Amino acid sequence: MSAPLIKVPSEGQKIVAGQPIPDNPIIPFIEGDGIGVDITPVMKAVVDAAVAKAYGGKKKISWMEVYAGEKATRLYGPDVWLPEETLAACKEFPVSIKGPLTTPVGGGIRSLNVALRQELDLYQCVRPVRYFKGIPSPLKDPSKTDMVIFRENTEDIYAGIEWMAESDNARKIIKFLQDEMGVKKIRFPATSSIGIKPVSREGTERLVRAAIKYAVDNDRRSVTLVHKGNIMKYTEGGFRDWGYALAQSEFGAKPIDGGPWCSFKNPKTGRDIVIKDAIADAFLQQILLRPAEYDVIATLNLNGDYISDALAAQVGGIGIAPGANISDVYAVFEATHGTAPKYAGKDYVNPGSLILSAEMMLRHMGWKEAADLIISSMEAAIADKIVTYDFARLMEGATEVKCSAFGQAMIERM
Ligand SMILES: NC(=O)C1=CN([C@@H]2O[C@H](COP(=O)(O)OP(=O)(O)OC[C@H]3O[C@@H](n4cnc5c(N)ncnc54)[C@H](OP(=O)(O)O)[C@@H]3O)[C@@H](O)[C@H]2O)C=CC1
Ligand SMILES: O=C(O)CCC(=O)C(=O)O
Ligand SMILES: [Mg+2]
Repeated sequence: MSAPLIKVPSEGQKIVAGQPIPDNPIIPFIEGDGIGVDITPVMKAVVDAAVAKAYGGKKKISWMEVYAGEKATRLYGPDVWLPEETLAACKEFPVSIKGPLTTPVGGGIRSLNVALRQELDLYQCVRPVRYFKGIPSPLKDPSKTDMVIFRENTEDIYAGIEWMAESDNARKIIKFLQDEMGVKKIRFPATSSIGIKPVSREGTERLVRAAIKYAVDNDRRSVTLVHKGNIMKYTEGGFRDWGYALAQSEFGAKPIDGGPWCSFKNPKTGRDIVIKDAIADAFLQQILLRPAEYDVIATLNLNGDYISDALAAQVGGIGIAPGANISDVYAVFEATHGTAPKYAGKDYVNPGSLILSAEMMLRHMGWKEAADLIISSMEAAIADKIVTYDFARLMEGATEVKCSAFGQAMIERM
């Protein structure tokens, strides 16, 4: 156990669940690998400016750096990727924000992002996808894309239960499947890796419940359960069936034309909320062709990962795709994208994704005025065609600016 490196700011107070948010909350942040060094300071500067402007000095965030990823290995030792004190800090200070963290492909460490979600049981990955006027998009009318993805964040193949082909454990599990479970369909048993995909009723229910509650609270028109239940009948098919059953048992939804689609009246607005489902492959073409038909999306972990980036592309790309990982106690905000290593340290990429993740964090804290300022200043900068490279390369007459200058352009427009 190494000496503690996290410095708790002397000014600032802890956020405590069930109590009002203090005016000077301590918010842990992980800078992140790759472009984390570029976007995280810009996010902090924009948030500080929005909070100062909105509350005239009455409220202020006390940022507390906590460490993970490559920076943690430099500070704590070569094998310490996710220090215990970082996990402890994210529990003690329950609202935090993080930059992206690298996960090697094939061998090497398992995802630290996934580990954090599992350790804190952050079962909802909430990723809103909306269009900002003026952003270049491959769609004729990108404003029709307005969805909120609720991605299950703790189960599915992200549980990381897998064994490498030709290892003793892979041989053992294959033998068990063949000898004791009657499995005959492993095409190349001698050279197969094996992965296991746990999907539970409890995990599905809490995620679908959160998605439907969101639809109720935000007057949304439908919740679509996206799955591949025709092929994976008990995991993805289970997700669909458990989701429908929960809509009926907890929200009083009634089948439409004999089901399986069902609907109920939103108790807050009296308007119908439809619960429907779509098979993931067909869904991916429909969100391009008929995006207006989809609203809140509830889906499994892997589908949600793919859908997040696909939908982000429809409204301009992952440079402005925000997200939140939420449990019943903790919230860790993070962008949808990764570390984009080729751009690291160049002050080049779009900080919008992490800034909009912080905007979600401010709204989560009830700091609506500061959150609104972030949205309006981003809209104003884009309307003035001041954008980073990702938008500039597709826009006529844009002024391309660096990552930090985009943040500055937002601050000037608050
Ligand atoms: N939550 C997390 O921390 C996540 C971590 N990762 C990890 O990140 C690493 C790199 O993954 P990779 O597949 O390259 O995916 P990335 O999301 O990091 O980058 C893919 C491409 O997306 C575009 N992009 C990403 N971020 C921005 C931004 N802020 N502004 C503008 N464009 C952006 C760039 O496109 P272009 O080349 O067209 O300019 C970039 O090359 C991997 O180790 C992966 O595991 C991935 C996703 C999430
Ligand atoms: O953990 C990672 O490296 C990738 C995770 C990811 O792509 C996501 O959560 O969207
Ligand atoms: Mg992803």
